[in-house]
Amino acid sequence: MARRDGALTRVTRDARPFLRARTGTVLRLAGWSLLEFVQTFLGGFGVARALDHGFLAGRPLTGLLWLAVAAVAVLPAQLATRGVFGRLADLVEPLRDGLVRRAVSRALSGALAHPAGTTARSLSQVTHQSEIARDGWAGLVLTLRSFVFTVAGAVAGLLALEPRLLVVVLPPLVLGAAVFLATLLPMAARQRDYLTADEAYAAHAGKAAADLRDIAAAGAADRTVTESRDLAEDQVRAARSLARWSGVRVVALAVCGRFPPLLLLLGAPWLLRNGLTPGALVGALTYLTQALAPAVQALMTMLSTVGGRLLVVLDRFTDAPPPPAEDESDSQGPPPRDHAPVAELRAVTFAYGPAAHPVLDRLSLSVAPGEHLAVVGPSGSGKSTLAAVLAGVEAPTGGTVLWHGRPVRGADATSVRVLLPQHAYVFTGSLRDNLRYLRPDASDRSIAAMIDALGLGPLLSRLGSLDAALEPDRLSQGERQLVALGRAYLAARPLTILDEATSRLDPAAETRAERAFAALPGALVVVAHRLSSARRADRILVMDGPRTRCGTSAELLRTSALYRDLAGLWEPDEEPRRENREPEQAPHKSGRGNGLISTPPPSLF
Ligand SMILES: Nc1ncnc2c1ncn2[C@@H]1O[C@H](COP(=O)(O)OP(=O)(O)OP(=O)(O)O)[C@@H](O)[C@H]1O
Repeated sequence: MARRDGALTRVTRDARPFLRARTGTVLRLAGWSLLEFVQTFLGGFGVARALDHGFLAGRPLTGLLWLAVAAVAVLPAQLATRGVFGRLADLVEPLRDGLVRRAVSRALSGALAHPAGTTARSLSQVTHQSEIARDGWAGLVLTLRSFVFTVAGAVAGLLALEPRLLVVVLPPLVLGAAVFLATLLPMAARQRDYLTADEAYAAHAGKAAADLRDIAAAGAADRTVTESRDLAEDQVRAARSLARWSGVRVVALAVCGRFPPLLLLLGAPWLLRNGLTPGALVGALTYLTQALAPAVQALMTMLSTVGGRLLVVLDRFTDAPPPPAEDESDSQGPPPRDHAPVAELRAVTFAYGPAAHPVLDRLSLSVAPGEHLAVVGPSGSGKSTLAAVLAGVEAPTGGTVLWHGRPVRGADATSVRVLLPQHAYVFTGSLRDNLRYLRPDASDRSIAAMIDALGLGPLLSRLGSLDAALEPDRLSQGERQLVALGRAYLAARPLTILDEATSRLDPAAETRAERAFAALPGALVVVAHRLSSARRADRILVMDGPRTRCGTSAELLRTSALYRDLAGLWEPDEEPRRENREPEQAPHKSGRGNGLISTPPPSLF
């Protein structure tokens, strides 16, 4: 709902300066529309006078004259139509031009950041959506203007005939209009939900059709069918909800358009007894049936069809720049601009105070896109510090940290990396809210894929559903870590840093989670606390002060005494691969550590 309110707020915020700059045009439109006011006023007033002062008073000529006045008033109103359309162009075409300009400039800047993601949407905005906006806006202006001046003419006529008429007429009119206005935001939200569900289903169906062979080969038919069914059900739910609100709107329409004449007829005896003339009664009925009801009907029909669409389309123009296509955004996050490393440290030094011994000392390191790097080392060797510096949380005291080849900027942080510490942050709310914390637009489909990939199924079953309330105190540490991992997985930034973020998972769960992250296109840096975790990485960084080394497990067994020690400490639990060992440099056995390890196996590093 907040998002829908946001849509209306954004659209009205952008509309205000647009209209302010065209005050003259709006006033000219209003000037022409005054003729419509006059027509409406004379329509009912002429009929009332024709009866009271003419036919019922035995003066048929006077009656005919008043009827002629009411009829002739139609002519200037027709003239007004011409003038209105002339001014309308001044109000409508600039909107279209502005939207096209906005779509084009967004497409150009978007093409730099998301070369594949913006084309289809931009094209649709420049052509189809801007036309919808223009037609919708023109319809809205025409109908709204006509409604305002017709209602004003009718109300002025009723007042002129007999002010007490308003006591009967106004309540249903106001009530119906209020109910109708109350449906505006929910209807726009439901309309948007429906569009989104429709797009999601269409995208899934298209992808499934293209991948039929792969689906069959991988035995994923059942899963694909389930996904399709879920998406179709989403769509049905959205359509039902939209239909329910449409029902409310029909009731509002009936109250607004049909009740006033009905109440007038019911109240006629009382009004006539209290001095209302027969002519005024017929005049009032003329206003209600010939002017008010059609105007209300036209406005409501217009708002319920074009209005909702207009709001949705305009919101897409005023919305934040488009995300990449769903598959891409759900799995990749913002792609790097070039082939530069995702993150790079150049001779980075870091100390926690001016007089403190540096934790990082002229350390250089680069993390390539898609790379999986493990960081190991004894307690206190600076692994978490490195993670924080790499993530831009801590600024180096010397050297440079680069993201995508550019110096780190705080503004880029959320789009470039996600850093998960050992202590997982879980808040009271639904499981869905917790999981979507870093990516509020994550679809249920991508959440389901994440649950499958990371093994959150048992937790989901225990909680019952994604919407189940999640109480942090009732989760085990491992479950909290799984939720945080799920969140990071959905965020899928170009760089994911797990700082012992799987420490409370059992080895199998940890393996599954790390493999899932490694399969994402982004780079993965894991501060490892198990050797198995380190050995899954493409490269391992061994934090060892000035002797810090980086390489594959096999290389490090040759070049890093510390790594050999660390590997040896694990041996009872996790035998290093034979091919990685040099016979003459066999690792130490358990219990023969060099004193650097603060925590004995199996807690490991
Ligand atoms: N906020 C801080 N203020 C001062 N010193 C700190 C701070 N955080 C860490 N240190 C010190 O910096 C050094 C490196 O700490 P860091 O937490 O990065 O090591 P680590 O390898 O991650 O350790 P562990 O494996 O125990 O988490 C340690 O000597 C630690 O005491």
